[in-house]
Amino acid sequence: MAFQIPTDLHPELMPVAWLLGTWHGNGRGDYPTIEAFGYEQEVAFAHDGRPFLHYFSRTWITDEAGERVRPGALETGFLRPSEEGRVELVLAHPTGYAEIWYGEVDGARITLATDVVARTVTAKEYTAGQRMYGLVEGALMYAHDMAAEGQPMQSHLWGKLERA
Ligand code: HEM
Repeated sequence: MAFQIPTDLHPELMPVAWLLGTWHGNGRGDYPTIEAFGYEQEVAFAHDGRPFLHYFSRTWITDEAGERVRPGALETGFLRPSEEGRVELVLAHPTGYAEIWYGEVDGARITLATDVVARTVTAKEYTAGQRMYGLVEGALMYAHDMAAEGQPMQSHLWGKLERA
């Protein structure tokens, strides 16, 4: 069934309404300090009538055949449209990070960068991130760059999700 904008959606969420719903797909990841890997991902963007989206992403590391090997990264948070074309994002990770992001919405494309990354004493040295999300022919495509473990900002993840 085609995606329909919920009738009780807060007007401030209109620019990001295209994210709403559950998405499923696959991605690839890499970084200079680790082995490249593939993963399966499920993402949900939900609303309750108030002017924020609840975001939840879960992943599974996959083998060459695309079969799940083990649970991978999880993250959850809140996407908060602010003034015209701007968004704020608050994210938390089980790997010991809490982040504040700011970004811009340009049609069916969102670009975001971290303003603050806080980490627990035992977390790996991840210091900054950049993300781009875009709706391309009905698919949610994204790329995620990071600066971590002494490396400059560069690609860690890229994925493609279809409406579930
Ligand atoms: C789709 C989501 C993600 C997947 C599937 C994923 C997967 C991986 C994998 C497989 C590794 C190699 C080490 C390991 O097995 O744990 C890794 C390392 C790492 N990831 Fe991710 N990751 C994801 C998202 C993130 C996010 C959102 C962050 C930052 C908040 C992040 C930060 C890191 C860091 C700092 C390392 C360590 C690099 C090193 O040890 O040199 N990852 N990731």
